[in-house]
Amino acid sequence: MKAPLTRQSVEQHNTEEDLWVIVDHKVYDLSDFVDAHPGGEVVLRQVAGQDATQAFYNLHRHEVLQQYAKLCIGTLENEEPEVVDPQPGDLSKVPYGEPLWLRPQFHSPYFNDSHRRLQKAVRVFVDTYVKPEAEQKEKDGTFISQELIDRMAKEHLLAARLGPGKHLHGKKILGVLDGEEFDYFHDMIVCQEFVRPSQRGFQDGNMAGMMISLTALRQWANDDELKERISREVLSGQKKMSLAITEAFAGSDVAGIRTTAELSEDGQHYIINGTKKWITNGMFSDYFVVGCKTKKGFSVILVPRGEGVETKLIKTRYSTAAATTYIEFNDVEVPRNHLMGKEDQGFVVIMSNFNHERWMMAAAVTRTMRTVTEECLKWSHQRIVFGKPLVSQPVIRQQLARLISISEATQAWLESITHQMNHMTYQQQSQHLSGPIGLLKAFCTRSAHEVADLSTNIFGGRGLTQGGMGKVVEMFHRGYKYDAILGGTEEILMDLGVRQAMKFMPKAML
Ligand code: HEM
Repeated sequence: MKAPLTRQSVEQHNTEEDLWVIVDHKVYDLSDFVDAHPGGEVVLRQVAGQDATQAFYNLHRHEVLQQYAKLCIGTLENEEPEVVDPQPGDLSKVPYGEPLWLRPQFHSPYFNDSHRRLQKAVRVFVDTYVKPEAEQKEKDGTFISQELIDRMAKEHLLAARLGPGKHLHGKKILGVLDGEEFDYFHDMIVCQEFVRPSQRGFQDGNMAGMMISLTALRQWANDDELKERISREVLSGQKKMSLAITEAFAGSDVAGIRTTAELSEDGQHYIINGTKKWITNGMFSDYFVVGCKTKKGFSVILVPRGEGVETKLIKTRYSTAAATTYIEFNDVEVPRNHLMGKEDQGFVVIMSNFNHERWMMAAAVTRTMRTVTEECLKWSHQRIVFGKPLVSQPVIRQQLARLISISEATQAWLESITHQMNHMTYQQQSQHLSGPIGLLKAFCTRSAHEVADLSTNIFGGRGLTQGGMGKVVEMFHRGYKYDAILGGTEEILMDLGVRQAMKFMPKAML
């Protein structure tokens, strides 16, 4: 029988070949690990045979211990580990680490049992399958695996990510929710859970292109057979799809695009010529929903990958896992039934998509700001500076207060708008919500600017380091501008919000 582990017995293991330490009442045999320790050998020798809990948490994320669990040789006799060891699906125990509706002490008028069931199931799925792949792909820059796509398709998560609608009918999402029940709060939950791994490039690489292009096709395709076939192929994960509107010549100014679609002489085909830039998922897409200039205006056409379509990877600030693409269309022939909506009236096709896309982006960045806030709370609680936890400095508490307030305020506004979406027809949403959603997204990303700034100051050098303690903060600082630019820039959206309000101003002078 092995002798029990005690603090006295651990003390003996402090020689060149034999090095044990205690972290959170558990004993780690680091004898063979010292040479491989990323922080070096010296620091470990300094704490050989001792309780290194405080030193460890001052420098490492808890997940390091999970990764190196095999170094643990047991728990000290008559002692219990105190540190929370999060498991897949767990809710955060950090105050403000979860939105209010998920905190056991609080109440919300918006969420019922079906929302809680789905949240739990999606979190287990994301923690188990999405997070490990997201971390790997963000680093190596390769694209999402077919294995993960197949898994999401099987659980109807690809379909769920388009939002509520007929495409979900008859499907049981993750085995816990009938597609008919799926509302915009379920939609918000899926969106917010999927961004929790905080890997911004992979987040977009994970089918963001499909989310904004298949919705448009489903609403505007003129040919039902085409619509159903492509929906089947994409939602089963066999084919991939993206939205191709922006060009080097035109970003927010959609009217400036130069890609042309001309009818062939026999009137049976469109011939497409031009380029597209910043197309998310373009590298691995089989279909592109393309904005083109036609005779008297702007039209939207579905273009399959084929002869004359060429894609090149663009390197941007985040990982190439997003598959951001430059596309060239060179005399690409597409059957006429691939036109979406009416010819020359493509603006309405593009605009109709924007509300949902912008609302999703607001939901995503709101959730990520909360994760950053949680990281700052954890760090300032465990980091010792000038002999005291960082949080004992009043200036840090001021910064934390600001971060918490932003997380709570943006989530509350998001939920209030989501409630409107659940109770408005599509027409009412277009009329009354495009302004508020534009303002919400712009407010979230302006707030993100502040969150990136404050959190980096709290983390210091670690907030500038990829990997290690500050990795979430560093990634957020690198990635938050994507939310500010994609789907409509802050300036355009704030302007839209005020212009829409002006439409409803009473005529009388006030
Ligand atoms: C079970 C024991 C330990 C394991 C498995 C471990 C593992 C690691 C790993 C993976 C890193 C890379 C950075 C990161 O991912 O956070 C690291 C960095 C580091 N470790 Fe450890 N470590 C252990 C104990 C300790 C102890 C007890 C000390 C100090 C007394 C220490 C000091 C450091 C330092 C100074 C760094 C560099 C941190 C930085 O660059 O910010 N480690 N360690």
